[in-house]
Amino acid sequence: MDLGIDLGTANTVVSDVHRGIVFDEPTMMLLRSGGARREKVLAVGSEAADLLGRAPSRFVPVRPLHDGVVTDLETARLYLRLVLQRAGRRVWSPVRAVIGVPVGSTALENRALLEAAQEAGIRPVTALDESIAGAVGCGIDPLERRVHMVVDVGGGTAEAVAFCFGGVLAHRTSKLGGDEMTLAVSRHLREQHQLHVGELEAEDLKIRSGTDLNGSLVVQGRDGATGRPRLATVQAAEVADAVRPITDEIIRTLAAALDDLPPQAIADVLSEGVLVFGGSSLVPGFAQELERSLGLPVKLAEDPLTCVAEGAARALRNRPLLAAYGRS
Ligand SMILES: Nc1ncnc2c1ncn2[C@@H]1O[C@H](COP(=O)(O)OP(=O)(O)OP(=O)(O)O)[C@@H](O)[C@H]1O
Repeated sequence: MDLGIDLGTANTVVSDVHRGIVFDEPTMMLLRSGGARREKVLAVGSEAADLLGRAPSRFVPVRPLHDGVVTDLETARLYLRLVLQRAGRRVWSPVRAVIGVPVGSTALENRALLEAAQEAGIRPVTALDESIAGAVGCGIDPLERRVHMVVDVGGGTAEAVAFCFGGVLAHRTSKLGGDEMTLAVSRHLREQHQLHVGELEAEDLKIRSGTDLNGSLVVQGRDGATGRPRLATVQAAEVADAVRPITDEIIRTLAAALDDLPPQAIADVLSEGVLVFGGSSLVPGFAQELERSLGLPVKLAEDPLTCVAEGAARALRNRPLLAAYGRS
């Protein structure tokens, strides 16, 4: 199997060179505390996310990545093995892959990810900046003699990267992403509506609020005073206001990448536009605010949630690209 893997903080997407997207689910496992390692896994991906907040307390939800990087080798290895199985890997069949990594990740963090992947049976495996992979997935050639700039806003991190002719010219990373936006929505409900909601409800409300900005939405949670289940009606505009400080902060951090670019590079980006992807780029008004702040045209990727995995799969067949940008 030849795979492109976007192992994100929030979602894992796997693209097979021949079959297209073969796995696209939350980056999550549900483990049973104690017991042998194999018996420990109760669910992975969407099944684990569905059980979040429902499973008995001896089942522990585990997110294998934090801020886009591996923090525990054993968990990452176990998770990758399960993902490969779900992606249709037959026992002992060889797997080659390119895996996306944040541009701001350290050599040690990349080493951890590559080791976990090798121990999960992926050989050879190459790490590639998610921004470069996403650009390739959107049809950009990062080896061109033109400067391109992309912005990737995910669950755990956001980054802006400018690159040209095989090298990165400038980048900025924000440790804020969709997860903090979801937390801001929970906080707003608790403080303004005295309603406690789970992570999934808060995320669902955040996403639903984007479909009708003038509408009102019903959300279910626990009353802050009595602890009893209760419904509340929330205006979409309130949700947008709760999320805005996070998006403003992300944009402020990422816009600083422009300070490192020479004038000719800015001219290239001005004519091409800044490409934006990642799930949190779908927050209503994000692209417009980014455009205003950068003073450059911004275009949203056609497949903002899957272009990194698709680009990573394409990169697998592009030796010059991996030689220039790959991190083995
Ligand atoms: N329509 C939407 N509106 C707002 N947010 C959205 C929407 N769809 C997805 N998201 C958010 O996008 C985030 C996930 O995006 P993505 O899958 O690109 O991140 P990731 O690659 O897992 O994370 P990272 O790149 O930080 O490691 C989640 O926080 C999710 O709530």
